[in-house]
Amino acid sequence: MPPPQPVKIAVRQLGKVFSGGSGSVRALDEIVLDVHDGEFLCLLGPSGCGKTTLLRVMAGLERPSSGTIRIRHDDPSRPLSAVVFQDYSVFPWKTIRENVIFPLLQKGVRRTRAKEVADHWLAQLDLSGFENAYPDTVSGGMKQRVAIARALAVEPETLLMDEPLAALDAQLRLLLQEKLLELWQANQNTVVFVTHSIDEALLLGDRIAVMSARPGRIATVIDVPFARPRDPDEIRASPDFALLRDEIWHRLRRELQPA
Ligand SMILES: Nc1ncnc2c1ncn2[C@@H]1O[C@H](COP(=O)(O)OP(=O)(O)OP(=O)(O)O)[C@@H](O)[C@H]1O
Repeated sequence: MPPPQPVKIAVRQLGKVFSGGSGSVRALDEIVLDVHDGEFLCLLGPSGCGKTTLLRVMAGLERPSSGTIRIRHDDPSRPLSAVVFQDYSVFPWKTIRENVIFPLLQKGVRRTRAKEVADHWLAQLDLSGFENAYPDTVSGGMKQRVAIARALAVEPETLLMDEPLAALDAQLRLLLQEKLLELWQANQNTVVFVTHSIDEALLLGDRIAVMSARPGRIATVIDVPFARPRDPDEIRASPDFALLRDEIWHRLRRELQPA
């Protein structure tokens, strides 16, 4: 196994409590986690354990109630992070190309260059030919590919993905997993990827952080031993895949059972 890269995201004793009219919810408790440069880290855990909250804290969308989070920003010309959510967060009133161009213009890229960059990423996500279509006229899988193209086009130092494939049907999900694997292998961004799917985490991740039931803590971190570049069919058919899936499922099942 290669030596670990420097730490890109350092989370220390991080806690998050939501307070509201009907009381308070302790969503995260004493989270300690490192994400390394160029690593694909999957966050897996039972529903409501705080995966989205942790990702939102990493994205700067929520403030921790306690503890710290540090994300190293190496290149000020690149955004620190970009986020892809589950629900195809694209602008319905903009064409597919304009959706990808928009954050580039905000970043100060000139329109001609922004169009070139947008078309490059749309091609990478197999969306050539749909540049002028509006998101609501294409499938859910295509909308999500637009959201991914838009996030990658700004070349973020870290890509934060919150169950980006969860709303897709099973076959589309497999295809888009393979696309993500291919893109990540070509670009090697630092990625934090929230998923409910053990198979998805094993196929895509370098490591899997399994969270405990609420309040979410990191219960265990599993190294995924498959070499890269990965062939999805080979990985899914390997005995190690079945063994690891079993191991992770047993870990998760313990978290799902009431104490
Ligand atoms: N803005 C908020 N206000 C109050 N409670 C919240 C808020 N956001 C999340 N929570 C609560 O915090 C806990 C963790 O939620 P979170 O969405 O992070 O979990 P999750 O692991 O991503 O869940 P799922 O897998 O179902 O998407 C839940 O009990 C949720 O109801």
